[in-house]
Amino acid sequence: MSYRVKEIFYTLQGEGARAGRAAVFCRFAGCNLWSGQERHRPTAICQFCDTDFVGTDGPGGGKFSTADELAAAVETAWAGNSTDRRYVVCTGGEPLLQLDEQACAALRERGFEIAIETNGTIEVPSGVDWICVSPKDGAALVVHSGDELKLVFPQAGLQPAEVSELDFEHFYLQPMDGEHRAEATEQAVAYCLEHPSWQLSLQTHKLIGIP
Ligand SMILES: C[S@@+](CC[C@H](N)C(=O)[O-])C[C@H]1O[C@@H](n2cnc3c(N)ncnc32)[C@H](O)[C@@H]1O
Ligand SMILES: Nc1nc2[nH]cc(C(=O)O)c2c(=O)[nH]1
Ligand code: SF4
Ligand SMILES: [Mg+2]
Repeated sequence: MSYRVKEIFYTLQGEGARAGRAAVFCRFAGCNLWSGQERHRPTAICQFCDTDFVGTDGPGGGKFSTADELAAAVETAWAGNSTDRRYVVCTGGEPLLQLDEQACAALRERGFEIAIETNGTIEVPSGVDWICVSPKDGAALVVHSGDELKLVFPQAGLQPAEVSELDFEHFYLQPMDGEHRAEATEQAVAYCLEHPSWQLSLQTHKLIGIP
């Protein structure tokens, strides 16, 4: 298996239960819910995406012909001490179009704990330590369990109650960024106040201006 990666960078996880933790982000190219091209956004299944995941031209990005080459590139981006808890967040685009058992094994061999950010439409291979599922209105969910469920809110056709009984440790509402972020944030706060099993996830990296 070869891998197409948009960018690989070292930063703090900005979202969810592990916000604040140092991590290498490995952003895989491509998604099954949007082409990534602006002209296709109005007809895409997922229309609110905040990310450029097209191509392999970002910092640290490229085409890696083996799992070990991919893991080596992730290791190169790790800027913490080698004795520290190494952590990689596999995201995209949709990482599960490409992340397989071999890639997980190669990352683990280099000492990485592995997290994924996924839209939940593709099965998760074994070897992933932390599963964050972010369901999308109109996209059938196949991943019904994991560590955190992070719902971008509001989504007209997908209410929190429709996913609140799934088998996750943490339930987060993340205000939809874009034109209406302020209203989305107000609504998310109100929902969490009324439904304490849900917690607020802010995109803290955007608030402080880091990647
Ligand atoms: C760019 S996605 C990549 C991973 C995967 N495709 C997914 O959707 O979970 C990373 C995270 O950003 C969230 N996200 C994308 N666009 C957003 C937006 N406009 N506002 C808030 N969160 C957003 C996604 O729901 C997901 O939790
Ligand atoms: N700092 C930071 N945290 C993140 N958490 C999830 C992200 C993503 O795009 O998947 C992301 C990201 O792009 N940057
Ligand atoms: S599923 Fe994830 S990567 Fe794909 S378009 Fe939606 S938010 Fe972006
Ligand atoms: Mg992001």
